[in-house]
Formats: sequence, structure tokens, C-alpha cells
Amino acid sequence: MSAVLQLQQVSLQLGGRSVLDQVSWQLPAGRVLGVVGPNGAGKSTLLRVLYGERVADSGQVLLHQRDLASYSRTELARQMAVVVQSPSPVFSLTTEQLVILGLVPHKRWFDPTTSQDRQQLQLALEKTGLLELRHTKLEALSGGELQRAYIARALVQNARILLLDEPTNHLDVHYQHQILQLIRQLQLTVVCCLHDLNLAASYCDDILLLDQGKVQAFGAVKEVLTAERLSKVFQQPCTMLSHPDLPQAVIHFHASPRQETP
Ligand SMILES: Nc1ncnc2c1ncn2[C@@H]1O[C@H](COP(=O)(O)OP(=O)(O)OP(=O)(O)O)[C@@H](O)[C@H]1O
Repeated sequence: MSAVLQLQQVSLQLGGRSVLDQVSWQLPAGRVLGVVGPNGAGKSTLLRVLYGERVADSGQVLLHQRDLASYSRTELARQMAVVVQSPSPVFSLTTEQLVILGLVPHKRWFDPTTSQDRQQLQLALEKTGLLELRHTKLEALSGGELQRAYIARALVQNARILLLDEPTNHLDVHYQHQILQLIRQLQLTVVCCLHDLNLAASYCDDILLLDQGKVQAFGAVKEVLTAERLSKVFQQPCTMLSHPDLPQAVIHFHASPRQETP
């Protein structure tokens, strides 16, 4: 199957340091890719390169086999929706006003809001549990509610590719699962940075493990997330625990064994 997104030997330096180093991978349509790795591994930078906010020093980013740089802003916004890490409130907008901005790439100036637009808005608010907060100003939302409002905007944008930087940041356990379940059900091509490896293992098809800008592993969840590899990359002892009710092992990091004092 041909790739929707493809990176070929992408490298990027920032502040004189290599932040992405010869990164290559490709993702077919409908796959959910989890990008994981320690702090500073280059996860957010990789996402920025994918939505064109940063341009790689070398290598190529292809969207539907075409150079990403050849897409206009509007073309890109029709193809991909982005939710950045810890989005900030746009002051004086209500939840509903933010979410409806997701329609912008599909409309011309002065196009009226149609009943179909309203339906899409209603559905996105429903799915993200924001119906009751639709008229609330963004600055009055909690961190998790604001995160969900940006996810709702991405849903309204109706793009076939979804890029998410830590979408479960600020969310309570219930909404962490709700949002990731929803993202899976949409059957989109998704690239999602996640710190929680158990969430990544539960909801992603493939995993890209980055460390210091380099690809440590890329592939199916079970192949990438092994105790040995995770212990090494995160420099913390890791054990895979089997659970009677779960198809996959639970990833458990623990304290290093204490040194006995003589
Ligand atoms: N504008 C910049 N100038 C210089 N260095 C930068 C810049 N932006 C990011 N970096 C560096 O690039 C590296 C990768 O940053 P990035 O935010 O992509 O990491 P991350 O994997 O998303 O980290 P985290 O898990 O902490 O969010 C870090 O060492 C960071 O300090």
C-alpha cells in the first residue's frame, strides 16, 4: 500500500545541535502511529516538520508522494489537522467559536454556515464531551477542557490526517481513553506523540521510538516496545507484566535496585 506520509533521511539542526538525524519512515493510510521517546528526543520537532512549521535541513517529507513544501497552506489544512502540545486559549472566543474555525479551510470568505456545518459542530462537541461548555469563553476552561476543544476543532476540520502532540496532556484518565478511542474510531491516518507508553501500546498500530533525534526503532507495537529497548532508551529498569484481561503486556518502569550499604 502506498504511503500517505513519508520521511526520507530527514535531518534538522537547531541551536547548533542535531535535533533530527537521518529520520526515515513511512505510514500507509488509516494507521495510527505513536511517536515516543524521552524528553528532548525530537518528537514535537518531528511533528512540526510534518505540518510544515519547520523545514528540514536535508531529506524529504512527502505527503501523498508529493513534496510537502509544494502544498499551499490551505491545501495542507484540508489534508491535515494539527493539535499542538498545551494549546493556549484564544481570548474572548467561546468553545463553539473555536471549534467552528475548523471549517475555515473548506470555505471561502462570506460563505454562510450551513446546517451540515452545524451538524458537524454538534457532533464534534458531543464526541469531546463539550456540549455543556459550548458557550463558555476559552479562558474559563480547564486545561483538559481546552485540550478537548482543540481536538473538537481538528474533528470539524475533517482532514484525513491527524497530527497530535501529547493529546492526553491535562486529560483525566477517563478522557485519555475516550479521546484515544475516538481517534482510533475515526479511521484516519494519525501521528500522535505520547509520553504514556501504555496508552501508546493500547491505541497505536505502529510505534516510532526516537532518542536524541535518531530512530531507535519503528514498527509494530510488540516489536518496538520491548523491556530491553525501553530500559536502555529511558535509562530506567523496565518489565513487561502480563495481564489476564489485556491482549498486550503492561509496561512497568521501576526503581533501580538499591545498593546495600555494607
Ligand atoms: N528553537 C529551538 N532552538 C534550539 N533548540 C531547540 C529548539 N526547539 C527545540 N530544541 C531542542 O531540540 C530538542 C528536541 O526538542 P523537542 O521539543 O522536539 O523534544 P520532545 O521529544 O518533544 O521533548 P518533550 O518530551 O520534552 O516534549 C530538545 O533538546 C530541545 O531543547
